Order: sequence, then C-alpha cells, then structure tokens
Amino acid sequence: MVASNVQIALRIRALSAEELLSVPARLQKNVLSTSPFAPNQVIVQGERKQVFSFDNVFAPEVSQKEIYDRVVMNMIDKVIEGYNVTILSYGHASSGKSHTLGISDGVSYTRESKGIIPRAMSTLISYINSAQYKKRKYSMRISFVEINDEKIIDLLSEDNDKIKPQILIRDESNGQILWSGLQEIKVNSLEEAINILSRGMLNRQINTSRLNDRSSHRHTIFSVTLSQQKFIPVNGDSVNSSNLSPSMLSSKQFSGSKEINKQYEGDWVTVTSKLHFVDLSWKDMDKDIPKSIILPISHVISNLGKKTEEVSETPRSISNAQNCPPILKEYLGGNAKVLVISCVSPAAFQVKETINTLEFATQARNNKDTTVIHQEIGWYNVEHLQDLVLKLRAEVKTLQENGTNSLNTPVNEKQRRRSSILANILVNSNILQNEKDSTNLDDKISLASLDLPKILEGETLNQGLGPIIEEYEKSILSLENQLSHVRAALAYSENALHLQEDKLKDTEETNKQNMHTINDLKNHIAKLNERKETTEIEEIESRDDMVAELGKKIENLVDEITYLKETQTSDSTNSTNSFTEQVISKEVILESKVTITGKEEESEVSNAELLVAIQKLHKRLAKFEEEAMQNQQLIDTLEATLIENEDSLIAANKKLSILQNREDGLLKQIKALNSRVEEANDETENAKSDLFSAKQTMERTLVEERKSKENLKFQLKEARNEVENKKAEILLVKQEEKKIKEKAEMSRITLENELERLLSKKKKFGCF
Ligand SMILES: Nc1ncnc2c1ncn2[C@@H]1O[C@H](COP(=O)(O)OP(=O)(O)OP(=O)(O)O)[C@@H](O)[C@H]1O
Repeated sequence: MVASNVQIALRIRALSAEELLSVPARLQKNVLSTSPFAPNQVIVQGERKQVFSFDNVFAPEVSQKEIYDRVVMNMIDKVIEGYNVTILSYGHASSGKSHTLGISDGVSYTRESKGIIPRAMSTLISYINSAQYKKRKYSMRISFVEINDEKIIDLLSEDNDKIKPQILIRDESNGQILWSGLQEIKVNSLEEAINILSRGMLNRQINTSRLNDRSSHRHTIFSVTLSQQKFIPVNGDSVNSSNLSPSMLSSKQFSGSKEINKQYEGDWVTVTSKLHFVDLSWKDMDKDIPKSIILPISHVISNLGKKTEEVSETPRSISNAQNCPPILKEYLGGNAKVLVISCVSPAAFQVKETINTLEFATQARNNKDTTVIHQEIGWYNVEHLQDLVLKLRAEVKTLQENGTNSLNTPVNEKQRRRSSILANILVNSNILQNEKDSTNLDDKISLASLDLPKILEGETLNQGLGPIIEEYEKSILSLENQLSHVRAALAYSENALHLQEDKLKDTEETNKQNMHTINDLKNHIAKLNERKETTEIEEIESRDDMVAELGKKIENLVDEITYLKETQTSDSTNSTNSFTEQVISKEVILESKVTITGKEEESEVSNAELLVAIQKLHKRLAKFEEEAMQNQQLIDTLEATLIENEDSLIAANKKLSILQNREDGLLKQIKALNSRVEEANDETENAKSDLFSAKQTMERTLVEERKSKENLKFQLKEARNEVENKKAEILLVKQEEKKIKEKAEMSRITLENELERLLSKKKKFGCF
C-alpha cells in the first residue's frame, strides 16, 4: 500500500482580546483568507499575494473539538494499532501552538476548550477500558520534557530533587532512541494522566520565569509510551501474522519493540508504541536571525516525511542541544505517523512570521509527497515473499547438495526462476494496484501485457512496468497540480470579481451620494441666486431711493441756499438801502425840520415823531441783521449736511461696488462648481463603463475557467476510469499470477514428492 505518513494542517487563530485593545486598528487587518471553493488553501495578502496548500486548513472559528475529531482522532487509532505517532505544533511566538496542544493554561479534561493532549489521553484510556480491548494487557507511561537552547529539563521531576540525574539520549544503531535519567511515570487513569500533565505544565511555567524567557527556542515534548500485551494461541500453527500490527513484524521497519514469550499453548506478544506531542517554539522567527537558531527548526520541518536513514545529521553541529537530532529521528522518521499543525495569526502585524511558517510547512509538505510506505503483510508483504523465495531456494539447494545430480534439472531451474518472478510480480502489482492513472498508460500496459510471457521467462516486471508507473505517477501529480492551480486561479478570480463587484457597488453608492450632493448644491445655488437677485434688487432700489432722496434734498438745499442768498443779498441791499435811505432821509428831514424849528413852532412835534421813527428804523435794522446771521448759520448747517450726504453717497457707491465684486465672485464660484459637477458626472460615467467592461471580462474569464475546470474534472474522471480499467486488468493479471503461484506450489509439492521418491530410492540404493 502507498500512503503518506505526514499530514500538514494549518490553524489560523483569532486575535486575542489583548491584541484587539493594544494593537492599532490598521495593523489588526486580516491578511489571511480562505475560500469555500478551495478549502485546503489559504491566501496571504502580504506585500504580494501568495497561495499555500495544506491537507487541512482550520479557520479561526474552528473549535478545539472539531480539530481533534478531524485530524487527531485517527492518529490515536494508529497508536492502538502499534504505530509511533507524533503530533507537532509549530509556528511563531504566540501563534497558538500550546493552546492547540492544550498546554497553554490550566488543564482540565472537562472543559470544552481543552486541547489535543487531554482529549487524546481521554480517547486512549477509553480504548484501553473498552470491551473490545479487554483481552489485552496495557501499561502506559508518561514523560514530559523541555528542550531549550541549553539543556533538556525533565518537567516531571520533583522540585525538591536535589540531585537530578542528567538526561542523556542515545541513538542506537538499530534506529531506537534510548533515554536515560528521564522520569517515566506509570498512569492507570485519565485523572492520573491529567494530574501529571498539570504538574509538568506548572514546572514549565516556573522554568519560563526562571529563565526569564531568554532562550531562543524551547521545545516541549509530552510523550506517552503504550505497551500492549496480547496472547496469541499457537494451536500447532505459526502465529497468524495478519493479526499483528506493523510494529510487531519488524523492529527495523516499525520502531515498536518485539518480544515474544513462547508458552505452552501460545505466544504473548508485546507491542510498544509511542505517542509524542511536540510544541516547537522559538522566538523572533525571522530570516535575518542567525542560522544557528533557525536551522534546527527548518531541519525538523524539512526532514518530515523522510525515512529514518535519510534524516541528515546536520543539526548536531548547529544546536547546543546536541541530543536533539536523534529525537527527531524517532519522532519523524521511518513509519512514524506525523501530524504537523502549523499555527499562525491572521493579523497584518505578524504577516512576516506567518509567511515564514507557511513556507516551512510547504517545504515539509513537498517532502512528504515523495514518501512511500509499504505495509503489506502475508502474501502481499514483499519481504515475506522474498524470505519465502529465499527459503525455497535454500531448501532446493540443500536437496541438490544432499540428493543426486538428477535434481539439477531444467524443471528445477524453471521453478526457481518462477518463484523469483512471482515475488517480483507481487511487489509490482501491489504498487500498481495503489497507483492512479497516466495518460498513455493504455499503450504501455498493453505493451507490458505482450511482454508478460517474456517477463515470466526471466525479465523482471520492474523493467517493464517501472517506467509506466513512473509516468503514471507523474501524470497524476501534474493533473492534480493543474487542478489545484486551476482551483487557486478560480478562487483568485472569484475573489477579484467579488472585489470588483464590491468596488462597483461602492462607486455606484458614491455616485448616488455625489448626485445628491450635486443636486443639493444646485438647489443651494439656485436659492442663493434667487435670494441674491431679490436682495440686490431691493438693495439697488433702496439705494436708488436714497440717492434720489439725497439728490432732492441736495437740490432743495441748493435752491434754499440760492434763494436765501438771493433773498439775503436783495433784502439786505434793498432793505438796508431803503432803510438807510429812509433813516437818512428821515434824519435829513429831521435835521431840516430842526433847522426849521427855530423858525417855526409847529415843526417841534414832527421832530419827536421823526426820532421815534428813527429809533424804530434802528430796531428794524438790528432785527434784519440778526435774521441775516441766522440765515448764514442755516446756510452753514445746510452746507455741512450736503457734505455729509455727499460722503454717504460715496460710501454707498463703495458698498455697491463691493457688492458687485462679491456678486462676480459668487458667479465665478457657481460656474466652477457647475463645471466640477459636470466633470464628476463624466468621471462617474467613465468609471461605470470601465467597471462594466471589467465585470464582463471577469465574468467571461470565470466562465472560461469554469469550463477548463470542468474539462479537467472530465479528464480526471476519464483518468480515474482508466485507472479502474487498469485495476481490473491488474486483478486479472493477479488472478493469473495466483494460478501460476498455485501451479508453482503444485510444482514444489511435485518436486518434494519427487525428492521424497528420490530419497527413498537413494535409501533403497543405500540398502543395496
Ligand atoms: N485558537 C485560539 N483560540 C483562542 N485563544 C487562543 C487561540 N490560539 C491561541 N490563543 C491564545 O493566545 C495566547 C497565545 O497562545 P499560545 O500560548 O498557545 O501561543 P504559543 O504559540 O504556544 O506561544 P509561545 O511560542 O510563545 O509559547 C494564549 O493566551 C492562548 O490562550
């Protein structure tokens, strides 16, 4: 069977409440996205867009339970089956590794948020106690260590252990890892297991504060060693190998230990399997940091999926924790089942670390794709078949040596060759059975079928089918790659289309708002215009009235002044003249009268009258003079008012010109606003048509991509059908092989009978 023993999952954690409070909103932006069309892919929007693929991708909302049920539960089944299992969480600091494993805070096996370790312990112990496994004897031991830059710390040793034994790890030549000085505590119940886990975690916390968290990388390993004893009755037959788990069959191929105690009625088989939980933790995961820190991590990840013998020794020289590499061999090499959970944060402020983690995971994923594990047993176990063939050969050889030369016949040689070919056919057909199809497999298979008799005559199937298998694998890989590329491209296009649609909606919304604003502005401008016009008309009218009034006033004043002046001049000249003349004439009359008085008595009365008249005339003169002064004052006041009014007229004119300027400015603003509105309208129309054509292009691309996806699906389906056909053909070949095998078996029996006959003949001859 061909299978991958490494699964790589990705877990994206949610932002913590603390991050939501302390990290600026701009840096909290989510840079990771998943798509329902490609559930195993994650898209990173860093400096550029990158797509990464995994076996499983868990979004932030996926619960601890769901992760456990989907990827961990079946690993626990494997532990019970006898496999070594390693569950490894890795990622940058605070990415959720410990939380995922269940060792970040107080452990409880009842809480819903509990992590993988408490859940796994619960499953293991319920298996052990279940009726199905009651007939087996179990023992379970737990160890808990931390490996930091400096050393290995046993997290289960009591604090008051004054003299702690030094922990040493030995890499045995048979691939086994031996720990010494490490406490392994036996547990019988879930409560005991959880108590031990809690104790270790407490010590871990104490260590963290003691070390002041200075170490650059600190890995925590919680290990469970499960020993299962199963009684297998012999009943005269050999142990039925198909009942045994892989680790019982070969300590080289499976790292569980083998111990068979033969008893009277059967065998007690002990199978030891190990379950490791590894929290690979390091700080400042960055490409710029010294290689000595980053290499051990990249080494672990890049060696995932490789067979034990392929795991390089490099980290020995680069890590202070000299014992680290052998541990990795046990955990990651050979047939160990490995689940890697890469933990990342979705936030923009950790995008660099996230990309590093994703790149490491991709590297590990690429390695695992080349890993092939053969688990066949019985007739489908290659080693078993080869052993059998070797055994048969040895038997025949012994017979040949012990028997007569007549045994070395062409029939015997043919039998040997057939056995060898049979083994090869079985190996190759097993591989083929589990492979998928290749595009031109048909021709090659038919060629191979033509060659089959030749192959049966001596050529191995490896030569005939090897290239077909290779090509077939390549085609399947390339088809799957193509499909995943198309899926990624489709997801990308759909994302882009959604983005464009969102953009279009946003632009339409903005347009609507702009239109509203433009309409509002237009209304506002119209109102302003209206108001301005009425105000201006009113102002101009009132100004005109004022000006007319002022003009009238001025005219009146001028008239009045002229009149007054004229009046004053004529009055004063006339009246003064007449008055003076009157006075003078009266004085002359008086004088003449006085002169005459001496001559005539009657003239004395008229003199007195004349004096009175002169006095009256003087009074009138004074009155005239006073009036003239008053008139002069009035003229002065009127002149001052005239000047004032002229000033007001100038100010009013100035105000008028300012208002006219303002009006011009407003008109200009209105014009500018109108042209801006027109420009915005044009831009909106252009953007609309651009978006519309972009949308149409995207839709066309999407349709084309969908078509090509359908085509690929169709091709894949056809390829799968062909695989099915090939499988059927292979089944036929296998049936043929079975017949050959039966024939071979019969030949062997005949051979044995012949041998027996010959031996008895020999005995007979010996007797003679
Ligand atoms: N999926 C998750 N859901 C809720 N909280 C989480 C999740 N992942 C991590 N946290 C929380 O985020 C914090 C950091 O997680 P955790 O300690 O597991 O990170 P870490 O990768 O082990 O860090 P370090 O390498 O520094 O030990 C913890 O308080 C943990 O409870």
